[in-house]
Amino acid sequence: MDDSEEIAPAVQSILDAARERGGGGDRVSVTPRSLADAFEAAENDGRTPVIAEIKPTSPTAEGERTDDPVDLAQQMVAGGATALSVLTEPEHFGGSAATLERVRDAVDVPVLRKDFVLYESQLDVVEADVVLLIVRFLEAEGTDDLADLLTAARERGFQVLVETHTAAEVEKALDAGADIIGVNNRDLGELAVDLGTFEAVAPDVPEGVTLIAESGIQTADDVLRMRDAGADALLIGSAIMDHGETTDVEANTRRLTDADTDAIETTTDT
Ligand SMILES: O=P(O)(O)OC[C@@H](O)[C@@H](O)c1c[nH]c2ccccc12
Repeated sequence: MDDSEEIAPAVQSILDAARERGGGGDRVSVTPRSLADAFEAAENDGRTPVIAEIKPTSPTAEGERTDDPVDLAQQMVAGGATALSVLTEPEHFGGSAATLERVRDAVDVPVLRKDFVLYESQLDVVEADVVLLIVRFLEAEGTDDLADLLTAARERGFQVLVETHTAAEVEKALDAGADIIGVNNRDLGELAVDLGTFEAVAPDVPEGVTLIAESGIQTADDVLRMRDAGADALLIGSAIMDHGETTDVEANTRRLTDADTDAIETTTDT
């Protein structure tokens, strides 16, 4: 990928910052909380598997939430979140490794480290149950190879969510050995969100791969739409965080984790 083209300026700036950020120190070794088990437990419990994202701000958000991330995490879990995602990118998303560490200590659900990992050493920053690798960013000149990073992450104990946006990227993820694939409805080139992206790309992901719909999911209807298209789980940030407002994060989460059950009740009622 020529990353001077086709990528939104805000995303280019994120990528430039990621290139500059060093790695951690000692090699991380983690005993992860199983994402697959958490999804299964949620399903058995009648909850839609939702990964709720703690994102104090973002290039596309209005405003910033300054609440204690641990409070937010606890409200999300109380609202039925199956797992949490914590942004650790400091410059554009207001995240930090320390925040992730505090959140992971405070809850017992799996925690995804959401960052822009380009080199193996950047895996050695903080223990998390899952790390994100973004196919598109790993095509940029001078970054580590996706398959190598996937192996390096697994050797440290991490589960790996590989993020895609197109059928071609899904193929690359599969070739690299991904077993958890996310399809991002947000185009990192334009930052526009289209839930049709997941619907178009999902059929290319084989059974047996855990499939996650990411971004732009706002309402219970959106949840059902993504579930109908094959999503095993959903990654939801803004609709839960509600940037700039002080609404009820637990209620925001519950509305989305109850989407499948509410739909069944509505069907039986009528
Ligand atoms: O806030 P949303 O639209 O619910 O999206 C959450 C998450 O999918 C989004 O933060 C995200 C997914 N992949 C990314 C890659 C970079 C930055 C952000 C993201």
